Amino acid sequence: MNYTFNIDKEFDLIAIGRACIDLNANEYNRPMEETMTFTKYVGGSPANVAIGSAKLGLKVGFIGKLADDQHGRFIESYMREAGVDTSNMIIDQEGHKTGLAFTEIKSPEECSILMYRDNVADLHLAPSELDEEYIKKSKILLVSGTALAKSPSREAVLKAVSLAKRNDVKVVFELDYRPYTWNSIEETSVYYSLVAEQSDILIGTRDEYNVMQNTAKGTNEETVRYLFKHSADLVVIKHGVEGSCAYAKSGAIFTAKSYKTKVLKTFGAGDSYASAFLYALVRGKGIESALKFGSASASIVVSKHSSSAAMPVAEEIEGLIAERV
Ligand SMILES: Nc1ncnc2c1ncn2[C@@H]1O[C@H](COP(=O)(O)OP(=O)(O)O)[C@@H](O)[C@H]1O
Ligand SMILES: O=C(O)C[C@@H](O)[C@H](O)C(=O)COP(=O)(O)O
Repeated sequence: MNYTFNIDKEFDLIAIGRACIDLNANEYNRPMEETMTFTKYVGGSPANVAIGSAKLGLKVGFIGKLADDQHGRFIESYMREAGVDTSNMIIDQEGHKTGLAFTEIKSPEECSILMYRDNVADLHLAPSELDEEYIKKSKILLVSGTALAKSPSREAVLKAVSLAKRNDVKVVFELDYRPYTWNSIEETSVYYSLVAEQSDILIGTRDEYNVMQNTAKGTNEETVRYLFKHSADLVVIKHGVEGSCAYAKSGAIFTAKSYKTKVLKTFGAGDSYASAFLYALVRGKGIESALKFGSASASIVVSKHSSSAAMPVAEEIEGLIAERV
């Protein structure tokens, strides 16, 4: 089953949200207290998705706010060189900082992230800094849930969603729930629901949909029943190593298994999944195939050290899918 986009748009995907720094532990299988060195990469979920999609060959843009410092300049030049259009990345003028994510790899199954996100530039993107003419040019506006955590970024995202909707741009909501940026689950649920009800496609884990629904134990059936009453016509629910499924409004359900690999760390799975899933969908490969692309890309990235720098090219994904039929 295919999903259709407005083919007259210049950009395939424009992401909105944070572009930050990941500092990934070089010493594995130990707690961060004992980690002495880290490697720097560009990070932040929507930036990772943008880089992954660009590497696959989509025409990608990014809307966000960067610190006016060495880290901000590193992020902008890395993303530009990765093929992402950075013309709508605003440079902060008020001294806000770049978000940092230190990663801990205690074991392949036990990874965690320590975030430094006080006063970060990305959450200071203001509604007045959006350009409707830019958003209008894209098939997809990819919204990261974390950008809804604080004002003025919250209002900027809500405005971007309404600009997308009035310009025939599909809204894709990546729930991307990071508890440390929110005051409470109640607060998250309010803003997640607001955007979810306006989104065409949603991508999240079972736990993230539970946060959206402010419930401890939601079911996929309840989630899609709620979302299909609103704008959604495709809902992707990820279940970690168990795989993922996509529910179409027509009633069709597609499932995909994960691709077994030698896992180095678990983070990066969701972002690589989203970038390859959307790539396949935009290229008209169909929903079932898009789930395989997402799963294969995630399998490649969890076996490598970084999230952004490890994003695969299409041939690697196709090779893995062909090898495992
Ligand atoms: N250990 C793993 N090995 C191989 N693939 C994995 C593994 N963990 C996750 N994946 C793949 O990545 C996808 C997204 O992972 P998941 O953990 O559900 O999302 P997130 O990273 O957003 O929490 C899964 O549907 C699966 O295909
Ligand atoms: O999103 C962040 O701020 C951190 C990411 O850059 C990091 O690479 C990561 O956690 C990715 O994990 P995922 O969202 O599970 O793909």
